[in-house]
Amino acid sequence: MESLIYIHLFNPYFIINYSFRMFLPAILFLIILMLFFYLGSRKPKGLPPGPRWWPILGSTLEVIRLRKQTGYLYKTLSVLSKKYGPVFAVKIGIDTIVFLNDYNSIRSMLTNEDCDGRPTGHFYKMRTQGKSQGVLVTDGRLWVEQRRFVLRHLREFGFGRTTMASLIEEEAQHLVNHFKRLLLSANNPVSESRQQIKSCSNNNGQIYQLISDTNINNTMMTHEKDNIESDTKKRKNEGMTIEDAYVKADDYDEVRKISQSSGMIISMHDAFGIPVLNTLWRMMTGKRYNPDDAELKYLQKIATQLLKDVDMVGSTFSYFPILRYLAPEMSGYKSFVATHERIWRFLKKELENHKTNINPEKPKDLMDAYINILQTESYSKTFSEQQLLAICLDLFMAGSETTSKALSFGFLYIVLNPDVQRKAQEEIDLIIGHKQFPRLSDRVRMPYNDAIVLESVRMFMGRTMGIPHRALRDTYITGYRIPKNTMIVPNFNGVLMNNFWKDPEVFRPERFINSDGKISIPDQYLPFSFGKHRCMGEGLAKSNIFVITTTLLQTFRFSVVPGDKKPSTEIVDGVTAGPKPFRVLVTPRI
Ligand code: HEM
Repeated sequence: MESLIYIHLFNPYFIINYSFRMFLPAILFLIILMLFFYLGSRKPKGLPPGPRWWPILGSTLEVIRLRKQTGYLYKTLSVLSKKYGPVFAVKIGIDTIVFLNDYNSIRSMLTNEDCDGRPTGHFYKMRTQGKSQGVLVTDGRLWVEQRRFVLRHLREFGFGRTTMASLIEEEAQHLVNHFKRLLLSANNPVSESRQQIKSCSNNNGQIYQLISDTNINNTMMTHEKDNIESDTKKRKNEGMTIEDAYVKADDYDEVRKISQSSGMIISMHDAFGIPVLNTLWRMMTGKRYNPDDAELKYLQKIATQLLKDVDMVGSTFSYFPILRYLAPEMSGYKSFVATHERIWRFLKKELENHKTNINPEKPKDLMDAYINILQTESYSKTFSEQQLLAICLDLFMAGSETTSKALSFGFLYIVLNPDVQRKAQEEIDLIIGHKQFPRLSDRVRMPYNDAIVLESVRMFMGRTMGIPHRALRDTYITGYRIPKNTMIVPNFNGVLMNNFWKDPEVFRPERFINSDGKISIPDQYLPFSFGKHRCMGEGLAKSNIFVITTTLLQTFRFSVVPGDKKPSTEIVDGVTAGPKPFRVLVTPRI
């Protein structure tokens, strides 16, 4: 028996057979893995060209390399588009993304119903409590019904009718009054200014003030001058902080020169957050905030955080879902979830307030109007409290950053182009004068200022991606096959900043004015997109930009701070593009 076993053990057939059986699962696993790698790196037939796909990573490394080299996502896409053509495909982790970089392909996609889907991955659902909800990244029946509700509500609130117009006008006037108060306190005694500066330094450095020497006695002035000089020296050694922002101008003489002109220096890139947020918030919840309201600051903080860990196309943990478990913090997943929980709680509290205080006869905002629907007997199943919260989140995300960044771009270029400012103010003086504030209804008579709105939005969206669409079924865009579920993203840089505009980098409102002096908008101008998903807030955004711009330009002059370099036209990349932080000198005109 023993010898039999011995013979069997050393029998080569036995050895092969035994080893094969033992390793079979591992071999099968390896084959499946290799097949998975092979299939993952093979491009579907007919797909647009693009960088090579590697197993698991897809084209990630190439995109990262170019983004590092160019500094911006839109420039990365432009480089790839020069190499592969206006329509190209990349694979980032699990997502196949087709980028469209010219007018023909973007138009072809936006007019093709097969491309009316929105991405469905876990990442998008996580924003809204694990379900596809809201209006920003939804499709199908839910999106159709909810979009209809939001558009009707926005129309009923105005978009051209008095209520919306007066809401916007009021917010613009609040902003002017806020600037005036700051100017006034900038010309008050030093001690007061000091106090203001201290409080401003806690306000995210939004407003910087200069110290005026009017009404200030000499001892105080000398003392203050010493302080400023020592502050300036300190700053040169230690680098600048928000706290000493009021002496940011490089030398003290310049500061004195400016202060004599009773002006103030304002950090302009973030001056518009409050009026824009207030218009949206009043529309949704009927509430408005003062600039130093704690709740407003909380809301702003969440808004900034919401957009920090993602870009328009997704985030590290959406491309590589396994990172949610392996590196929840590093991939941004943890903070993404926590921020969404926070805003959800904030909105829920507002909903409970509304449910308690609603007068069904007189709905005063979007929440009231929605709650009324939920109290009818036969409302559609797509309506729910959760869906209402998701709509608020979406409007908040889609409407606040976009409008305020377009305004920041506008004012950046207005400061860089005194001629544009002069022409805008001439038109304001002629049509409105100085006795009343500009109104939305003045827009039809003010083509130059209207053109400034269009040009500001072009400068903004010319560096920003559109919201991703999704192919609902296999389809074609300019001859390329786009498989079902592919993400499709318009890169507006290819239409808004291309040679069609002749001098795309120049801020030239005249390009939108025809020989009759009327506004004329070419087809290529599509920063709000078109087709079924066209931006719902186009009217609101344009109205806000027009009223805020004209109201500020009527009262103040904006210029480069003497002694400062001209503000840079470079941008800060993010979900949406924004100008680099810049400050301007504001002086009263009237
Ligand atoms: C300068 C300001 C703005 C710009 C440039 C802008 C641009 C856009 C773009 C390009 C889209 C994507 C459309 C598509 O996928 O084809 C969009 C969608 C959207 N925008 Fe805006 N937007 C602005 C302001 C606003 C405001 C103020 C609101 C809120 C009232 C808003 C609400 C929305 C919503 C809800 C969608 C999703 C529409 C849908 O999928 O049906 N936007 N916007």
